[in-house]
Amino acid sequence: MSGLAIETCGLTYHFGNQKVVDNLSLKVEKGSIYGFLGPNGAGKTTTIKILLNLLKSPADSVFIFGKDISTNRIASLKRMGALVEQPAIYAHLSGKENLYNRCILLGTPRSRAAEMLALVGLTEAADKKAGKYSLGMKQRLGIALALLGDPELLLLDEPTNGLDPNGIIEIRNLMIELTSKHNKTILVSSHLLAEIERIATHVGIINKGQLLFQGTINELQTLNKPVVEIETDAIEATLGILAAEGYTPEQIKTGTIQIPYTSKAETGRINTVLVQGGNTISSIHLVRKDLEHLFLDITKPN
Ligand SMILES: Nc1ncnc2c1ncn2[C@@H]1O[C@H](COP(=O)(O)OP(=O)(O)OP(=O)(O)O)[C@@H](O)[C@H]1O
Repeated sequence: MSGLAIETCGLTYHFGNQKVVDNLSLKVEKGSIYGFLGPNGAGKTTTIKILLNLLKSPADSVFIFGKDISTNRIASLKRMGALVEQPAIYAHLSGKENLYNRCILLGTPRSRAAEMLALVGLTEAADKKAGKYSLGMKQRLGIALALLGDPELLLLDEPTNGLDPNGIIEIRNLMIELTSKHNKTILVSSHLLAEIERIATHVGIINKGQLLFQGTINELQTLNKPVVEIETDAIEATLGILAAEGYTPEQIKTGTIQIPYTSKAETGRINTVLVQGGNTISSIHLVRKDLEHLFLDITKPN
């Protein structure tokens, strides 16, 4: 990876009196899958619209591949493809016809339509009316439309929202293929930490318009250390054994203790020690923090 596909400096946006994006400085490396993570209403869609120059404020400072979008609007937009909210699809036209229409608008050869249908796995459904597509197929058609002009950078706003598990896996695999085989850079927004952790190389976490964390997936995982959760009625005895084993157990609620996770083998060993100590363990399992708890950790003063 070299250079930045997106850089913003102090991005700020208001809807009336509400500050929706607050001093946001994003850095998206070329070739990365940048997971743009935040709860509903955090300001993700608004930020993506600013990146696409669909919304503007006087404080905007957006660089696409190193060029200021305000002075290089057309050239910058040509290098970007986007899927924001619902894909703009004509329901009465087939998938292929939807792509042909866009080819005419872009002045792209029609042959590109078949290529894009193949890339997103819609070749067999090419002649079916897009209105009859499943939600996942519509999202994939939306991505095919965004890819028609061969942009280097894709902005995908919650592309897996509302999809069933299969649909989610298909979109996930498509994003991985687009970066690994087709050299795209992807910024993908989501409100689901687990979803982003599976595919992203880099992550930006936003809440109430502010960037709380930005870094590589490894840096996020260092922050988001998993724990082993143990459920037992014999709390005192279990705490005693774990402390004797060198752990710093934490009782998080009645009957539930957490210790830092190290490995599967170590979790098994702890289970054996506890059971051999005469304790009934009703559950022992790995737990990862959800977004809400991660926010608490990030914002907690050191
Ligand atoms: N056109 C608008 N007019 C007024 N307020 C708006 C408008 N669009 C968004 N907002 C408000 O701006 C805030 C951020 O919205 P935004 O859609 O950017 O968040 P988001 O992180 O994308 O959330 P979601 O996942 O729910 O789409 C919300 O409080 C929302 O109500």
